[in-house]
Amino acid sequence: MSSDTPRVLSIQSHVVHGYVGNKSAVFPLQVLGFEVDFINTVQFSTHTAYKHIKGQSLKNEELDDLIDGLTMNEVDYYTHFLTGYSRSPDSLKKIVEILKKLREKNPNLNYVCDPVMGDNGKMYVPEDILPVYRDIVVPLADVITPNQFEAELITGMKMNSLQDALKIIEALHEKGPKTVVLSSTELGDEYCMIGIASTAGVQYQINIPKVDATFTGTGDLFASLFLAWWHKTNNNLKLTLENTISTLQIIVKDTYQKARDVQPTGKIPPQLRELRIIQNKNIIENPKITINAIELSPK
Ligand SMILES: Nc1ncnc2c1ncn2[C@@H]1O[C@H](COP(=O)(O)OP(=O)(O)O)[C@@H](O)[C@H]1O
Ligand SMILES: Cc1ncc(COP(=O)(O)O)c(C=O)c1O
Ligand SMILES: [Mg+2]
Ligand code: NA
Repeated sequence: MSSDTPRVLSIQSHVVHGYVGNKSAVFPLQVLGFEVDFINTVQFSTHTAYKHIKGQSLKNEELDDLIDGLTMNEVDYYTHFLTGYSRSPDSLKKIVEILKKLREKNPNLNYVCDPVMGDNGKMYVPEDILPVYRDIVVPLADVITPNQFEAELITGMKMNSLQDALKIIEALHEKGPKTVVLSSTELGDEYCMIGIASTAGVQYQINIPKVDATFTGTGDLFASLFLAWWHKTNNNLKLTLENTISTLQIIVKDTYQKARDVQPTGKIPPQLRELRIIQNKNIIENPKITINAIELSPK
């Protein structure tokens, strides 16, 4: 059942209102020409930065059922597999089972794993998820997209300099993934954060201008854009990083500016920080590269 159109299975959260998880990832992937099958691990009214969290979680048996249906109907051929936010070790282990099944169908399946665990020194999933990512999931991934904190958790190493970052990246490669992307680090200054991507012995750094707000769903958007451009550029790491970050910059800046039009000062509430993904469809399809990645000189 293979064809020219790449096919992704994305297992992530769904929110009724707003943009995280599949709501953040599916539209960009579709716009960029991917067939996207998606399973919603939760259905919440909103993401968790809002005051009230209401909704349902998919049970592991229910996830099994959905996969069984795909298998029985022979529509379980995928070129890509994408996973994000998971809330229990059991659900992560289920993802591993699914990954193994998908790889039986397509040994060349590309698995992009965003090991979502936390940010800025704080874990926002139960701590017993860490050993499952570290010892079971990450070793099976082709591409991982941790932020600094997640990369530190997985390796047990601290990142205080670019040199530390490169050592951590090396340690992550040793676990299995051929491509390691640090979606953001605090190695920059007050104006920029630094992203680093590494594959086949080559590393690129990209300086990401900071926007003065906290966004939710940007990590999910990052992973989906990276997956898409990695495929579309035939694994050109520089172009993939540039397209991914240039798109994110436009969306994040536009979201911030529109929020500031409504509320000129003070902390922006979550409903005004929802990513303007739909409004930037043309940018997603056709990003203008505004930020260049720089190759890091070999050690
Ligand atoms: N405050 C911000 N200013 C500018 N860009 C941001 C900001 N927050 C997120 N981004 C963009 O989103 C991407 C992913 O964010 P990151 O925080 O690394 O994801 P996560 O922590 O959810 O994995 C970054 O690479 C950056 O391009
Ligand atoms: C339900 C849900 N899924 C996913 C995320 C992940 O968002 P991000 O892309 O910012 O890591 C969040 C964050 O709050 C969430 O509430
Ligand atoms: Mg973050
Ligand atoms: Na990330």
